[in-house]
Amino acid sequence: MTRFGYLGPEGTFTQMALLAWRPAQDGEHRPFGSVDLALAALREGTIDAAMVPIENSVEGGVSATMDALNADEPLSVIGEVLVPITFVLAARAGTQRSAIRSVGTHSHAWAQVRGWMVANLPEAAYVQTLSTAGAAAGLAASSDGDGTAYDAAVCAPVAAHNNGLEVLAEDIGDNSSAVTRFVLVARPGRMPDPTGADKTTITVFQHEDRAGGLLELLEQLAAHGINMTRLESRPTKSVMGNYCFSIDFEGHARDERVGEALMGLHRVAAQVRFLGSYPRADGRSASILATASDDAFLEAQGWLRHLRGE
Ligand SMILES: O=C(O)C(=O)C[C@]1(C(=O)O)C=C[C@@H](O)C=C1
Repeated sequence: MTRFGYLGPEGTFTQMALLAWRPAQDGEHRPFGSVDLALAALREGTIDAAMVPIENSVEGGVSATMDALNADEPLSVIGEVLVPITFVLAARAGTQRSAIRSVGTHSHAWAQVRGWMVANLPEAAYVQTLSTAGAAAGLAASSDGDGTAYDAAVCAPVAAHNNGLEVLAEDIGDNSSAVTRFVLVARPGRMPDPTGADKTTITVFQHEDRAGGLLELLEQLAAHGINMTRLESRPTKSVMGNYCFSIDFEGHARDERVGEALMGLHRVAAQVRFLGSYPRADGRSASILATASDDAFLEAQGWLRHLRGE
Protein backbone atom coordinates (compact mmCIF):
# COMPACT_ATOMS: atom_id res chain seq x y z
CA MET A 1 0.00 0.00 0.00
CA THR A 2 1.42 3.39 -1.00
CA ARG A 3 2.35 5.57 1.96
CA PHE A 4 1.44 9.20 1.20
CA GLY A 5 2.60 12.13 3.34
CA TYR A 6 0.97 15.56 3.35
CA LEU A 7 1.19 18.93 5.10
CA GLY A 8 -1.21 18.29 8.00
CA PRO A 9 -2.97 18.11 10.31
CA GLU A 10 -6.31 16.85 8.97
CA GLY A 11 -8.36 19.59 7.33
CA THR A 12 -5.56 21.37 5.44
CA PHE A 13 -6.02 22.27 1.79
CA THR A 14 -3.07 19.95 1.17
CA GLN A 15 -5.06 17.03 2.57
CA MET A 16 -7.91 17.96 0.18
CA ALA A 17 -5.39 17.83 -2.68
CA LEU A 18 -4.21 14.38 -1.60
CA LEU A 19 -7.79 13.10 -1.23
CA ALA A 20 -8.52 14.39 -4.74
CA TRP A 21 -5.49 12.45 -5.99
CA ARG A 22 -6.14 9.22 -4.08
CA PRO A 23 -9.07 8.40 -1.74
CA ALA A 24 -8.02 7.62 1.84
CA GLN A 25 -8.88 3.90 1.50
CA ASP A 26 -6.43 3.54 -1.43
CA GLY A 27 -3.28 4.24 0.56
CA GLU A 28 -1.93 5.29 3.90
CA HIS A 29 -2.27 9.07 4.37
CA ARG A 30 0.19 10.42 6.94
CA PRO A 31 0.12 14.09 8.14
CA PHE A 32 3.38 16.02 8.73
CA GLY A 33 3.86 19.30 10.59
CA SER A 34 5.66 21.01 7.71
CA VAL A 35 6.63 20.62 4.06
CA ASP A 36 10.26 20.12 5.18
CA LEU A 37 9.30 17.21 7.46
CA ALA A 38 7.20 15.54 4.74
CA LEU A 39 9.99 15.81 2.15
CA ALA A 40 12.62 14.64 4.67
CA ALA A 41 10.49 11.53 5.37
CA LEU A 42 10.24 10.96 1.61
CA ARG A 43 14.03 11.21 1.19
CA GLU A 44 14.52 8.83 4.15
CA GLY A 45 12.08 6.34 2.63
CA THR A 46 9.49 6.24 5.43
CA ILE A 47 6.84 7.39 2.92
CA ASP A 48 6.56 6.77 -0.84
CA ALA A 49 5.15 10.13 -2.00
CA ALA A 50 4.29 13.53 -0.53
CA MET A 51 1.63 16.09 -1.48
CA VAL A 52 2.90 19.66 -0.99
CA PRO A 53 1.64 23.15 -1.99
CA ILE A 54 3.76 24.90 -4.62
CA GLU A 55 1.82 27.88 -6.02
CA ASN A 56 -1.23 29.99 -5.24
CA SER A 57 -3.07 32.08 -7.81
CA VAL A 58 -3.13 35.09 -5.44
CA GLU A 59 0.09 34.88 -3.41
CA GLY A 60 2.40 33.11 -5.87
CA GLY A 61 5.04 30.48 -5.15
CA VAL A 62 5.37 28.62 -1.86
CA SER A 63 9.01 29.31 -1.00
CA ALA A 64 9.28 26.55 1.63
CA THR A 65 8.40 23.96 -1.01
CA MET A 66 10.65 25.37 -3.73
CA ASP A 67 13.60 25.55 -1.33
CA ALA A 68 13.04 22.02 -0.01
CA LEU A 69 12.87 20.69 -3.59
CA ASN A 70 16.07 22.55 -4.54
CA ALA A 71 18.14 21.30 -1.60
CA ASP A 72 19.48 17.85 -0.67
CA GLU A 73 18.81 14.68 -2.67
CA PRO A 74 16.80 15.36 -5.85
CA LEU A 75 13.11 14.41 -5.82
CA SER A 76 10.64 14.09 -8.71
CA VAL A 77 7.27 15.72 -9.25
CA ILE A 78 4.94 13.04 -10.64
CA GLY A 79 1.61 14.87 -10.63
CA GLU A 80 -0.27 18.05 -9.80
CA VAL A 81 -3.66 18.90 -8.29
CA LEU A 82 -5.56 22.22 -8.31
CA VAL A 83 -7.74 23.02 -5.29
CA PRO A 84 -10.19 25.99 -5.13
CA ILE A 85 -9.58 27.89 -1.90
CA THR A 86 -12.37 29.04 0.45
CA PHE A 87 -11.63 30.49 3.88
CA VAL A 88 -13.75 31.02 7.00
CA LEU A 89 -13.03 32.94 10.18
CA ALA A 90 -13.51 30.48 13.04
CA ALA A 91 -13.37 30.83 16.83
CA ARG A 92 -14.28 28.95 20.00
CA ALA A 93 -18.02 28.88 20.67
CA GLY A 94 -19.29 32.10 22.21
CA THR A 95 -16.48 34.35 20.91
CA GLN A 96 -17.79 37.72 19.72
CA ARG A 97 -16.23 39.15 16.58
CA SER A 98 -15.63 42.42 18.45
CA ALA A 99 -13.48 40.53 21.01
CA ILE A 100 -10.99 39.22 18.43
CA ARG A 101 -7.56 40.80 18.95
CA SER A 102 -5.43 38.24 17.09
CA VAL A 103 -5.86 35.73 14.26
CA GLY A 104 -3.78 32.62 13.58
CA THR A 105 -3.25 31.05 10.16
CA HIS A 106 -0.71 29.99 7.52
CA SER A 107 1.19 32.88 5.89
CA HIS A 108 -0.23 32.10 2.43
CA ALA A 109 -3.76 32.09 3.83
CA TRP A 110 -3.19 35.44 5.59
CA ALA A 111 -2.02 36.96 2.31
CA GLN A 112 -5.33 35.89 0.72
CA VAL A 113 -7.59 37.46 3.38
CA ARG A 114 -5.60 40.64 4.07
CA GLY A 115 -8.20 42.92 2.45
CA TRP A 116 -11.05 41.35 4.43
CA MET A 117 -9.06 41.73 7.65
CA VAL A 118 -8.31 45.40 6.99
CA ALA A 119 -12.00 46.04 6.31
CA ASN A 120 -13.42 43.96 9.17
CA LEU A 121 -10.80 43.39 11.89
CA PRO A 122 -8.28 46.18 11.28
CA GLU A 123 -6.80 45.95 14.78
CA ALA A 124 -6.29 42.17 14.78
CA ALA A 125 -2.67 41.03 15.05
CA TYR A 126 -1.50 38.22 12.79
CA VAL A 127 -0.05 35.05 14.36
CA GLN A 128 1.69 32.70 11.95
CA THR A 129 0.96 28.96 12.17
CA LEU A 130 2.33 26.02 10.17
CA SER A 131 -0.99 25.42 8.41
CA THR A 132 -4.59 26.65 8.37
CA ALA A 133 -5.89 23.46 10.00
CA GLY A 134 -3.07 23.69 12.55
CA ALA A 135 -4.42 27.13 13.52
CA ALA A 136 -7.92 25.66 13.97
CA ALA A 137 -6.65 22.67 15.98
CA GLY A 138 -4.49 24.91 18.19
CA LEU A 139 -7.47 27.10 18.98
CA ALA A 140 -9.71 24.13 19.78
CA ALA A 141 -7.09 22.50 22.00
CA SER A 142 -6.81 25.55 24.22
CA SER A 143 -9.47 26.80 26.58
CA ASP A 144 -10.18 30.40 27.56
CA GLY A 145 -7.54 32.15 29.60
CA ASP A 146 -4.73 29.61 29.23
CA GLY A 147 -2.56 31.89 27.14
CA THR A 148 -3.74 30.88 23.64
CA ALA A 149 -1.65 32.70 21.08
CA TYR A 150 -4.69 33.90 19.08
CA ASP A 151 -8.46 34.39 19.39
CA ALA A 152 -9.60 33.17 15.94
CA ALA A 153 -8.32 31.10 13.03
CA VAL A 154 -8.53 31.46 9.25
CA CYS A 155 -9.02 27.98 7.82
CA ALA A 156 -11.07 25.82 5.47
CA PRO A 157 -14.73 25.24 6.49
CA VAL A 158 -13.92 21.55 7.09
CA ALA A 159 -11.15 22.41 9.58
CA ALA A 160 -13.54 24.65 11.56
CA HIS A 161 -16.12 21.85 11.58
CA ASN A 162 -13.64 19.05 12.50
CA ASN A 163 -12.37 21.10 15.44
CA GLY A 164 -15.80 22.09 16.77
CA LEU A 165 -15.22 25.79 16.11
CA GLU A 166 -17.92 28.35 15.36
CA VAL A 167 -17.80 30.04 11.95
CA LEU A 168 -17.98 33.81 12.46
CA ALA A 169 -17.63 34.74 8.79
CA GLU A 170 -17.72 32.72 5.57
CA ASP A 171 -15.95 33.22 2.24
CA ILE A 172 -13.50 35.78 3.56
CA GLY A 173 -10.93 35.35 0.76
CA ASP A 174 -10.23 38.58 -1.13
CA ASN A 175 -10.42 36.68 -4.42
CA SER A 176 -13.32 34.25 -4.78
CA SER A 177 -11.59 32.35 -7.60
CA ALA A 178 -8.36 31.65 -5.68
CA VAL A 179 -6.75 28.32 -6.49
CA THR A 180 -3.73 26.57 -5.00
CA ARG A 181 -1.63 24.19 -7.03
CA PHE A 182 -0.16 21.17 -5.24
CA VAL A 183 2.42 18.71 -6.50
CA LEU A 184 2.83 15.03 -5.70
CA VAL A 185 6.52 14.34 -5.16
CA ALA A 186 8.30 10.96 -5.14
CA ARG A 187 11.87 9.68 -5.11
CA PRO A 188 13.30 9.66 -8.65
CA GLY A 189 12.18 6.62 -10.62
CA ARG A 190 10.07 6.02 -13.69
CA MET A 191 8.75 9.28 -15.07
CA PRO A 192 5.01 9.44 -15.96
CA ASP A 193 4.55 8.85 -19.72
CA PRO A 194 3.76 11.85 -21.97
CA THR A 195 0.03 12.53 -22.37
CA GLY A 196 0.13 15.51 -24.77
CA ALA A 197 -0.95 17.76 -21.88
CA ASP A 198 2.13 17.80 -19.65
CA LYS A 199 4.25 20.13 -17.61
CA THR A 200 7.93 20.04 -16.71
CA THR A 201 9.54 21.59 -13.61
CA ILE A 202 13.22 22.51 -13.35
CA THR A 203 15.51 24.71 -11.26
CA VAL A 204 18.36 26.38 -13.10
CA PHE A 205 21.57 27.60 -11.43
CA GLN A 206 23.74 30.07 -13.35
CA HIS A 207 27.53 30.18 -13.62
CA GLU A 208 27.76 33.81 -12.60
CA ASP A 209 25.67 36.96 -12.25
CA ARG A 210 26.13 38.83 -15.54
CA ALA A 211 24.25 40.92 -18.10
CA GLY A 212 21.85 38.80 -20.15
CA GLY A 213 22.27 35.70 -17.98
CA LEU A 214 18.55 35.11 -17.48
CA LEU A 215 17.81 35.98 -21.12
CA GLU A 216 20.29 33.30 -22.21
CA LEU A 217 18.31 30.70 -20.23
CA LEU A 218 14.95 31.87 -21.51
CA GLU A 219 16.18 31.89 -25.09
CA GLN A 220 16.58 28.12 -24.87
CA LEU A 221 12.86 27.81 -24.13
CA ALA A 222 11.69 30.46 -26.62
CA ALA A 223 13.87 29.11 -29.44
CA HIS A 224 12.27 25.68 -29.05
CA GLY A 225 8.68 26.99 -29.00
CA ILE A 226 8.14 26.26 -25.29
CA ASN A 227 5.59 28.19 -23.22
CA MET A 228 6.57 28.88 -19.59
CA THR A 229 3.80 28.70 -16.96
CA ARG A 230 5.82 29.86 -13.92
CA LEU A 231 9.16 31.59 -13.40
CA GLU A 232 10.46 32.50 -9.97
CA SER A 233 13.83 33.45 -8.60
CA ARG A 234 14.98 32.07 -5.25
CA PRO A 235 18.17 32.97 -3.42
CA THR A 236 20.77 30.20 -3.61
CA LYS A 237 21.51 31.08 0.06
CA SER A 238 25.27 31.09 -0.61
CA VAL A 239 26.06 34.74 -1.37
CA MET A 240 23.89 37.89 -1.23
CA GLY A 241 22.45 38.58 -4.68
CA ASN A 242 22.92 35.03 -5.98
CA TYR A 243 19.68 33.56 -7.35
CA CYS A 244 18.50 30.38 -9.03
CA PHE A 245 15.37 30.14 -11.20
CA SER A 246 12.46 27.82 -10.56
CA ILE A 247 10.63 27.23 -13.85
CA ASP A 248 7.53 25.32 -14.99
CA PHE A 249 6.85 24.99 -18.69
CA GLU A 250 4.50 23.15 -21.02
CA GLY A 251 5.66 19.83 -22.42
CA HIS A 252 7.36 16.58 -21.41
CA ALA A 253 11.07 15.69 -21.33
CA ARG A 254 10.35 13.05 -23.98
CA ASP A 255 8.97 15.67 -26.40
CA GLU A 256 11.65 16.50 -28.98
CA ARG A 257 11.46 20.28 -28.45
CA VAL A 258 11.71 19.87 -24.65
CA GLY A 259 14.65 17.48 -24.92
CA GLU A 260 16.52 19.96 -27.17
CA ALA A 261 15.74 22.85 -24.80
CA LEU A 262 16.93 20.84 -21.77
CA MET A 263 20.19 20.05 -23.58
CA GLY A 264 20.56 23.76 -24.39
CA LEU A 265 20.02 24.71 -20.75
CA HIS A 266 22.48 22.03 -19.65
CA ARG A 267 25.08 23.59 -21.96
CA VAL A 268 24.65 27.21 -20.84
CA ALA A 269 23.78 26.82 -17.14
CA ALA A 270 25.97 25.73 -14.22
CA GLN A 271 23.35 23.18 -13.15
CA VAL A 272 19.86 22.15 -14.21
CA ARG A 273 17.94 20.31 -11.50
CA PHE A 274 15.31 18.32 -13.38
CA LEU A 275 12.30 17.95 -11.09
CA GLY A 276 10.05 15.99 -13.40
CA SER A 277 7.57 15.87 -16.29
CA TYR A 278 3.97 15.02 -15.35
CA PRO A 279 0.38 15.34 -16.63
CA ARG A 280 -1.24 18.76 -16.20
CA ALA A 281 -4.10 18.88 -13.70
CA ASP A 282 -6.30 20.88 -16.10
CA GLY A 283 -5.63 18.49 -19.01
CA ARG A 284 -4.96 21.43 -21.34
CA SER A 285 -2.79 20.47 -24.30
CA ALA A 286 0.17 22.67 -25.14
CA SER A 287 -0.28 24.81 -28.25
CA ILE A 288 2.76 23.87 -30.29
CA LEU A 289 3.89 25.75 -33.38
CA ALA A 290 4.19 23.47 -36.41
CA THR A 291 7.90 24.38 -36.48
CA ALA A 292 8.35 23.04 -32.91
CA SER A 293 6.43 19.76 -33.32
CA ASP A 294 8.12 16.37 -32.81
CA ASP A 295 7.76 15.77 -36.56
CA ALA A 296 9.57 19.02 -37.37
CA PHE A 297 12.47 18.12 -35.04
CA LEU A 298 12.71 14.54 -36.36
CA GLU A 299 12.64 15.79 -39.95
CA ALA A 300 15.43 18.28 -39.18
CA GLN A 301 17.51 15.57 -37.45
CA GLY A 302 17.08 13.36 -40.54
CA TRP A 303 18.12 16.23 -42.80
CA LEU A 304 21.30 16.79 -40.75
CA ARG A 305 22.17 13.09 -40.82
CA HIS A 306 21.68 13.13 -44.58
CA LEU A 307 23.91 16.14 -45.25
CA ARG A 308 26.60 14.63 -43.00
CA GLY A 309 26.39 11.51 -45.11
CA GLU A 310 25.45 9.32 -42.12
O1 LIG B 1 -2.43 25.47 5.47
C1 LIG B 1 -2.98 24.76 4.64
O2 LIG B 1 -4.15 24.36 4.73
C2 LIG B 1 -2.22 24.34 3.46
O3 LIG B 1 -2.55 23.34 2.86
C3 LIG B 1 -1.09 25.24 2.98
C4 LIG B 1 -1.55 26.35 2.02
C5 LIG B 1 -0.32 26.98 1.26
O4 LIG B 1 0.83 26.66 1.53
O5 LIG B 1 -0.57 27.81 0.38
C6 LIG B 1 -2.41 25.77 0.99
C7 LIG B 1 -3.46 26.43 0.47
C8 LIG B 1 -3.85 27.78 0.91
O6 LIG B 1 -3.46 28.64 -0.13
C9 LIG B 1 -3.19 28.19 2.17
C10 LIG B 1 -2.20 27.45 2.74
